[in-house]
Amino acid sequence: IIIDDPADLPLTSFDYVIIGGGTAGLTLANRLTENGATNVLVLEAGRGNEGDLPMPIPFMGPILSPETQYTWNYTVSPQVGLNLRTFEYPRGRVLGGCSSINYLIRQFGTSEDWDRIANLTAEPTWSWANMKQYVQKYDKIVQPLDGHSITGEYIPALHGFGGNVQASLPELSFPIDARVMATLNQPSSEFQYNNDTVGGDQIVLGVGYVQNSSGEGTRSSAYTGYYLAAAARQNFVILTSATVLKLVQTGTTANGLKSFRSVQYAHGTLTLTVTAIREVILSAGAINTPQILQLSGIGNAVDLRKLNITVLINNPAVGSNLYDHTLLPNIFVVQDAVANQTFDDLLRNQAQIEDQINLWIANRTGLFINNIVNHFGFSRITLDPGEEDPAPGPNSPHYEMIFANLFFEKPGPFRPDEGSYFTVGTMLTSPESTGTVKLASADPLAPPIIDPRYLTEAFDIIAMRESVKAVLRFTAAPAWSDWIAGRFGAAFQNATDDASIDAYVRTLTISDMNPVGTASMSMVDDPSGVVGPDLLVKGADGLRIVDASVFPRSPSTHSQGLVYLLAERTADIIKAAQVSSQPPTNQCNANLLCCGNTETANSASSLLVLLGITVSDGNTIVGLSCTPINVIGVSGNSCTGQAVCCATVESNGLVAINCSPVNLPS
Ligand SMILES: Cc1cc2nc3c(=O)[nH]c(=O)nc-3n(C[C@H](O)[C@H](O)[C@H](O)COP(=O)(O)OP(=O)(O)OC[C@H]3O[C@@H](n4cnc5c(N)ncnc54)[C@H](O)[C@@H]3O)c2cc1C
Repeated sequence: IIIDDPADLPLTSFDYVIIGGGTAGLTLANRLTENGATNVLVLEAGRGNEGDLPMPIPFMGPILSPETQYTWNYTVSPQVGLNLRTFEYPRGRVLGGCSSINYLIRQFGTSEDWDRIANLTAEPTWSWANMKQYVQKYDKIVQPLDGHSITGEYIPALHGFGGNVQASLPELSFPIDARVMATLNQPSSEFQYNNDTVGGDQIVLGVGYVQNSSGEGTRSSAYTGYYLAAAARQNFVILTSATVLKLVQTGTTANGLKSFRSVQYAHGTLTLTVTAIREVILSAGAINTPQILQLSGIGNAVDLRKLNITVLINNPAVGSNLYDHTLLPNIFVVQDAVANQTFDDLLRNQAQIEDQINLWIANRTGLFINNIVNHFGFSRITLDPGEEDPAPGPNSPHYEMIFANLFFEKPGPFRPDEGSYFTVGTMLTSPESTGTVKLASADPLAPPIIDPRYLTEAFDIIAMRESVKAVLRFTAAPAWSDWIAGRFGAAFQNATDDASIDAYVRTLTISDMNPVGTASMSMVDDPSGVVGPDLLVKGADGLRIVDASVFPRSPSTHSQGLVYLLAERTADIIKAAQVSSQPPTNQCNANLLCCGNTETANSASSLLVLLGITVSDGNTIVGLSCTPINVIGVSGNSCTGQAVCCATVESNGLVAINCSPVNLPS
């Protein structure tokens, strides 16, 4: 159920509180609420998206950002590798998160991407051999609306057909499709056709058909695939317009871990707190997750102290290790004779846009059932002998090319007032440069400082340079001779040798919006990194991170598919932990109970977390509850231990924890 008023929340504490109703958050919430006795609350800063028309229309993906009602409206700090330019940095702020506003391309990562995670964390279950089972839970290939045969456009054995998120090959063909294929088919072409670019067991190198997270002409997101599919579950609760301000420490375990089972959030003018019985799970994405950690006193002590934030866990890895893909739009002017075959004129004409929207609404026909691209490809540069490879292995790409039948310079509707264009975007998919996400101030509502430090490593500028040369070779094929009139813009026109290509790259490169790594996974005892292989936060108790921020390196493909697979796998990790952690036996009375605990409160006004509360409906133990309580004084009580609380088991089987003022024996 989706609630927009905290007063309507059915409980005051939930088994799991998930921060962020995005790609990972909703996937996880769906899986955890498969058990009707598990209550999950998702706190989402953005709004619900039902009925918001542009969002489900695949062709309109690029106008859902950068600065719209669905985004966080961030910018990157001046980039030293990009002539000190700054630019918009879209992140989804709506149910479904980025999966509701992204450009739909979906891949699983290469097998080498996953195997590298397994190696870096010394945890074999992150390897592709284990992860590929989750494709069946996530992926659901559907036939294109134009009814064309997709035989040869993909390999069925690599996919799922019964999972939660729909995926489709192009719904219709574009005027440039035949030219792309002709380029691949010309004798001795260096560019080879790849009949499936999804990754995993299949090498992604080569050029193939884009696969989209859409089906029957409609976007498929974490919201449609994982929330709507489970919307009837009363134990799956989402509170929208709830911006998490920080995590609150609720105690310290016997072995010195700091417990964080309370979350402070803003809703309108209210500041409220909610409690997790089992875990708080951060799924706020690669920018907001490290922001929330730092606001909560978990981060680099030196940085936090400068902002007068009390340091609870000193971990300089929080907010560091930011990897992102870069995007360079290589734009060509199209010849007059074929100018009407690009989409630029249509997209300048509001009446024609509305006609297309109406076709989409009426019966899912017209151009807008499709993504803006149909083909893309992946390639590698030649490394010097002994040079370290930033890609995870020899079958993973360094850069990507993507072919768009229109003008695309940056997210949004922007295009020149006249002319027709063909854009080949090139992306660095194995970046070596890393940057940071840091707090600008202690104000939780202030945007963080996002500094990806794009192209600050030599490999990255070389790979981008080579990607431009590859585009020039690709478009020099005969298939483009009656299509391309020339290059658009002085910077591209002047890019004739290595130095001028580098200058062009630094002048126009922006983000491809795949940030990862800012709360990265590492081995259990490795002090670097933020979470262990089980995604629990190091030094903390009751706090897990499940989103793009935990990837220790940049995936070498588009990122959303990896986030879904990560969340599916983590749901299994959490479920296994539930089974292995048996609630302690306790002398509880029917319907009303009290509890013992292992914590001590230091002062009469401190927060105390009760560990080991057992909630019972008589003889059956139905849950282990931990809840923060306010210690206000001392008086007698019939419970043993240092603190007590009361809980009721309601007739519907849900557990409500009512923390009345608690009394400590002196
Ligand atoms: C414009 C754009 C285009 C993209 N195109 C593609 C593409 O074509 N293919 C691809 O594979 N990937 C693409 N990506 C990237 C991909 O979508 C993301 O990597 C992935 O969806 C991230 O998932 P996540 O769960 O980590 O975060 P998100 O999906 O961003 O979820 C985070 C959620 O947390 C919420 N949140 C954040 N802070 C708070 C807070 N303080 N309180 C409460 N809630 C909070 C957010 O509002 C959001 O809903 C694109 C991204 C963007 C922005």
